Formats: sequence, structure tokens, C-alpha cells
Amino acid sequence: MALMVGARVLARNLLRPWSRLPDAVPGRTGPAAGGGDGVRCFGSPRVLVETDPAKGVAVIKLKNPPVNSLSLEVLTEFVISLEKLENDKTFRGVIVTSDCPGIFSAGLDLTEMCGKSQAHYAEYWRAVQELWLRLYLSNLVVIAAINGVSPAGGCLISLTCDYRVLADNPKYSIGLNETLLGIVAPSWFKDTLVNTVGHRTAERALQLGLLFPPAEALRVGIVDQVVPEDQVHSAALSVMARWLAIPDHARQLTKNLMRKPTADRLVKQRDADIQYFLQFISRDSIQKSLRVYLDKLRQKKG
Ligand SMILES: CCCCC/C=C\CCC/C=C/CC(=O)SCCNC(=O)CCNC(=O)[C@H](O)C(C)(C)COP(=O)(O)OP(=O)(O)OC[C@H]1O[C@@H](n2cnc3c(N)ncnc32)[C@H](O)[C@@H]1OP(=O)(O)O
Repeated sequence: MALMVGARVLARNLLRPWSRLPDAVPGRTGPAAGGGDGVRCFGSPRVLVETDPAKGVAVIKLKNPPVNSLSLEVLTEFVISLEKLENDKTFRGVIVTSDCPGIFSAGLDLTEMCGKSQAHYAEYWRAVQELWLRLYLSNLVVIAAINGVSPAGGCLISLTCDYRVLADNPKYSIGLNETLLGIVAPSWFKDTLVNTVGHRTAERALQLGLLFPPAEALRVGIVDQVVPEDQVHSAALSVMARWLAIPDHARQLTKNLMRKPTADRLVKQRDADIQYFLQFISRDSIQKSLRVYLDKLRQKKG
């Protein structure tokens, strides 16, 4: 039942005409993310989309302060924005970045996984799955311009992209640090990392919950390029131009060849994966670990 409610909510959101989204910011024009006139902006307050139709490129900027945590709303709005871009043949590439200074994304929203109902957990997890599937199998060239720290789910978002550019700032570490919270990265998080850095590096990184600073991130291959902070966006645009020089059909079929077997593993057992998540996240010991971790984050200031 819970799964059906979750699926219905997501489906309703996905099918809702864009212009009727409650938070939509339709058709605003603004200064070009990549320079030049004709940039149009749409999206929602939490997921801004700047499009440059002449270049065929869009920029998705996550804006969920203070830390760009991936709440249910953010996940849903992200999927809707991606779908809109995928369906508009004007666009061939998208850059994913952050509008929150110093933070790419703090990952999954811990408050969505702590002290909530089973129905809520199911709805939330389906939304996490949905975003992963959409990003991982996107026909667009997807480039991450990582302009801030990127733990766990934040790292996962960038791992689904075709290429990762990281700003060279020692504070901007990246990795799947789930074990440090007393939780476990699911198999498809693990697969995404293994496909990027190889089995041994992934095993060590996952068990130890490693967060790599830029130079090390580049060395292990969890990012493809490290550039000075003020060049992240221009570097992402340069990489985009190179990837867009490849004929779409050949690149897309190749991407599919590389990624579909991994995605299919989740698609074939999506409901079972949700049940597994429910069992895991509802355990008293896991809820306790999450509460302790959240309290530590909150007390940091005090
Ligand atoms: C065997 C198989 C089992 C399968 C099991 C299935 C699933 C389980 C696994 C689920 C996977 C989860 C993946 C995740 O993404 S979990 C989230 C991991 N994220 C983190 O560890 C990052 C935590 N945050 C930080 O480290 C820092 O906040 C920061 C991002 C470095 C930014 O630091 P700073 O600028 O100093 O900001 P604050 O720390 O003061 O935070 C401000 C504010 O935001 C709250 N917050 C931070 N992160 C999160 C978050 N991820 N979710 C929700 N809220 C977050 C923080 O509590 C502060 O709140 P207050 O203003 O109220 O104090």
C-alpha cells in the first residue's frame, strides 16, 4: 500500500504540466550561465534550471539551503526538470551544480529517514531510486560541476554523471561516507562507485567511509578533473563541448551499453529494494545512529 502511495505521488508529480507546478518559475530570462543572450530559466525554487538553447546546454543548480540536502521535494523537482530537458530536443547536455556556496550537496536528507512513517520511507526511497535511474541512464551528456563538499548522496549524484569537474579547495571532499554514520551504502550506490573507480578502490573507500580531498579524488578517479574554484563552470562547459562533438546516437548507445546492466539490476528488484530499505532504516539501532549523527551536526554550532 505504502509503495502504491509513493508511486502515485511521484507519478502525479511527473505527469503534472510544468507550468502548473506550485513553485514553478517559468520563462524567466537572465544572464547566461555560459555567457550570451537568450538564456531562459525555469525550474522551481529548489532546483533552478538555466537553459541556453543556442548551445543546446542547460545548467541545473541545486538550491536547498543551508546544505542542499536531497529532500523528497528536491528529488522530485530534480526528476521533473530532467524529464523536461530530456523531452525537449533542443537540449543535448546538462551541467549539474550547486547554488549553495561551498556545498555541492550534503547527500540524502537525514530528516527524511529518521522518525518518520513506513509509508514516508517508502515514498522517499522510491524517489531516490527514480533520480538515480534518470540520471544514470540519461540520454543527455551530464557533467557535474562540483563546487563544494559532496558526501554520500551528493557524491552519488556526481557519480551518475558522465564526467566530474571538482573545484580545488581542500574543504571540498567527496566520497560515499555512509559507514561513518553507521549506515550502509546500498548495492546500487556501490555499483556506481565500482563502475567509476574499480573494485579495490571502491571496497576500501566504502568500508572506511572515505571522503577524498581534491588531489586524492583525482588520483583515485572519483573525479575526472580538478580545477581552480573560479574555473569550475568554464571547465565543465569546455568538457561539454568535447562530448557534444560526438554524434548523439553513437554516444547514447555506448552509454547505454556500459550502464544498462547496472541499472537493470535495480529496475528488476525495485520493490524488493524498497522493502529492504524499510527493514534496514526502521531498525532501532539504525534510527539511533541517525539521531546521534544528526544531534552531532546540530551541536557543532553550539
Ligand atoms: C545491507 C544494505 C542495506 C541497505 C540500506 C539501505 C539504505 C541506507 C543508506 C542510506 C543512504 C544514505 C546516503 C546519504 O546521503 S546519508 C547523508 C550523508 N551526509 C553526510 O554525512 C553529510 C552531513 N553533513 C555535513 O557533514 C555538514 O553539514 C556539511 C555538508 C559538511 C556542511 O557543514 P556546515 O556548512 O558546517 O553545515 P552544518 O553541519 O552546520 O549543517 C547545517 C544544517 O544542515 C543540517 N544538515 C547537514 N547535513 C544534513 C543532511 N544530510 N540531512 C539533513 N540535514 C542536514 C545540519 O544538521 C544543520 O542543521 P541545523 O541548522 O538545524 O543545526
